Amino acid sequence: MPLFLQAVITSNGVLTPKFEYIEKLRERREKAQIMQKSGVKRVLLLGSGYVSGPVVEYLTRDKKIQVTVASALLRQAEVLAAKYPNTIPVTLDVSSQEARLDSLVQDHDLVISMLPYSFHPMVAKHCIKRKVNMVTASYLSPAMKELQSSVEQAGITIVNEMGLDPGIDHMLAMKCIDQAKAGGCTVESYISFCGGLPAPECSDNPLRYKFSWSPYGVLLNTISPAVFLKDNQVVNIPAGGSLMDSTLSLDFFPGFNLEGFPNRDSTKYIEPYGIQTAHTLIRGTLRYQGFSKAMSSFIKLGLINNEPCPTLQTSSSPVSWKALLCKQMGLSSSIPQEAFQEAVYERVGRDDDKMESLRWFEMLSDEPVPPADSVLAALAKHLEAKLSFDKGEQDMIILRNDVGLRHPSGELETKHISLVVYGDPGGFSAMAKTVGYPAAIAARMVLDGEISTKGLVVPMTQDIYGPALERLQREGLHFMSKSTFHK
Ligand SMILES: NC(=O)c1ccc[n+]([C@@H]2O[C@H](COP(=O)([O-])OP(=O)(O)OC[C@H]3O[C@@H](n4cnc5c(N)ncnc54)[C@H](O)[C@@H]3O)[C@@H](O)[C@H]2O)c1
Ligand SMILES: N[C@@H](CCCCN[C@@H](CCC(=O)O)C(=O)O)C(=O)O
Repeated sequence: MPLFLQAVITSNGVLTPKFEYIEKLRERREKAQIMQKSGVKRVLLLGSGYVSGPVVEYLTRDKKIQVTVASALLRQAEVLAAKYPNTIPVTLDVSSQEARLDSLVQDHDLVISMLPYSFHPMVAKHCIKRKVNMVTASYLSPAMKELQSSVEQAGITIVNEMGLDPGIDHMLAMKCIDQAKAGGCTVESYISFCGGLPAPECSDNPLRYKFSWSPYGVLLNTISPAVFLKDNQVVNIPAGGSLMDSTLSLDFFPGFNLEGFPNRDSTKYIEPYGIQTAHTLIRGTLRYQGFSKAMSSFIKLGLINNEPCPTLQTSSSPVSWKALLCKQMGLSSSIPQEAFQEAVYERVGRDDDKMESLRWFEMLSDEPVPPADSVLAALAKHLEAKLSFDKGEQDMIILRNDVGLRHPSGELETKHISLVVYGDPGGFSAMAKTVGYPAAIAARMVLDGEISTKGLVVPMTQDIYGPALERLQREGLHFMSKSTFHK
C-alpha cells in the first residue's frame, strides 16, 4: 500500500495519514532532545493505567518538565500523552524488554513506577545501576527492602508508599502523632480505614463495588493474610480467604452503609509511627456492606487463584464459566444445569444471595471466560467488564484515621481525621487524584532537591508530609479533623 494511503487512528480518535502521524512523533522527539539540552528535567512514567493521569497533569504544568509515558499498551499511553504538553508515549514491556527499560531509565532524571507492584524491584535495579531517582505509590515490599544498601551506595532516593493507602494515610497519621507528642500526649490507639468505592448512587451491583484501580490488585487483596493489634493482643488472620469472614460493620459516617476488614500487617507500623505505647493498631479496607459476602463466593469457588492456568491462556477455544466452575469443583462439565447449580449452592454455603450474585455476574452459564494467564486474571477481566464506571458516573474515596491520645492531664481524646473525595465526572477519578497527586508531588520534591535523603524513603517525616499535605489541599483534597473527649 502506498505510504499516503496508510492511516492510523491517533489518540484523539482522528484518522490521520500515517506519514503525518510519523512526522508528528518525530517532531515531538526532536523537541524532547532540545528540551533536554536546555535544563529541562525528564521524567519516565512507567504505566498508564487507572491512576497515572494526575501524575502527568501535575508534572507538565511546569514547562521545564518533559514526561515519557511507557506502557505495554501503547494505545493507552498515547491516549494519556495526547492530553498534555511535553509528553511522549512509548511502548515498553518490562517483562520482555529489560534492555530497553535500562536505556529509557538512563535517559531520564527520575522514574515513577505506576506498574503492577511486582515489577518495582526490577525497575529499582535499573535505577540503581543508572543512578536515577525513583518514586512509587506502592508498599515498601521485602524485595524492595533488600535493595536498601545498593540504593544508598548508588546515592539515589527511592520514595515508596506515596499514594493514598499507603500514602496520605501515613502523612495524616504522622502529622497527628508528631503534634500530639509535641503537646506531651501519649498515643494509645490508631485505627485507620480507607476505601475506594463507587459513589453511593453507582453501587447497584451485588459487590456494591466498581474498579477505580487495578482489578487484579483489588481481588488479590481479598485472600491476603492480616495481622493487627487489638487491646494488646496480636490477632492473626491466615491467608486464603478468612479475611472476608473478618468483616465488621463501621458507622463512623452513619449516612454510609460501610463494612471494613483488616489490611495486611498493621503491626509493622508500630515502629515507623513511633507508637509503641498503643494497645490497638489496625489499618483496614472499607467497602459498602455486602462486598465481603459476595466476594466470599468467588473465594469458595477457588477463583482467587493466581497460579498459571494453561487452559485459559488461549482464545481459540474459550472455556465457559460453567465448565471452569465444574473443574474447580471436580465435576464433569456435562453435568445437567440443575445438578451443577445445586453443587454450587452447596459450595457457597446454601446462601441464596450468593447464588443471585453469581447469576448477576453470568457465571452459572455458558458465558465464555476471558483468556488470561490465571483464573484470578480471568476473573479480574470478567469483573472489570461488568464493574467499570459508565460515562458520568463518579467514584469516591473515604479515608478515616481515629487516633486515641492520652493527655498529660489524664484526659483521653480521640482525633477523627477524615478525607472524602469524589471523582470528577468526565475527569480524574477520586482514586487517581489521591494516588497520582501524592506521587507527582513527591517526584517534584525529589527533582527540586526538597527530598534529598538517600536510600529508601517513606513519607512519614515532617519535611515530606508537611509540604506534601499542603500541596494536596491546593489540589482540592480537604482533610477534616474533629475530636471526641472521654473522661
Ligand atoms: N498507594 C495507593 O493508594 C495505591 C492506589 C492504587 C494503586 N496503587 C499502585 O499504583 C500502581 C498503578 O496502579 P493502577 O491502578 O494504575 O494499575 P493498572 O493495572 O491500571 O495499570 C498498570 C499499568 O502498567 C502497565 N503494565 C502492566 N504490565 C506491564 C509490563 N509488563 N510492561 C509495561 N507496562 C506494563 C499497564 O499497561 C498499565 O498501563 C500499582 O502498583 C498499584 O498497586 C497504589
Ligand atoms: N485499601 C483501599 C484503598 C486502595 C489503595 C490501593 N493500595 C494498594 C497498594 C498496593 C501496592 O502498590 O503496593 C493496595 O493493594 O493496598 C481499598 O482497597 O479500597
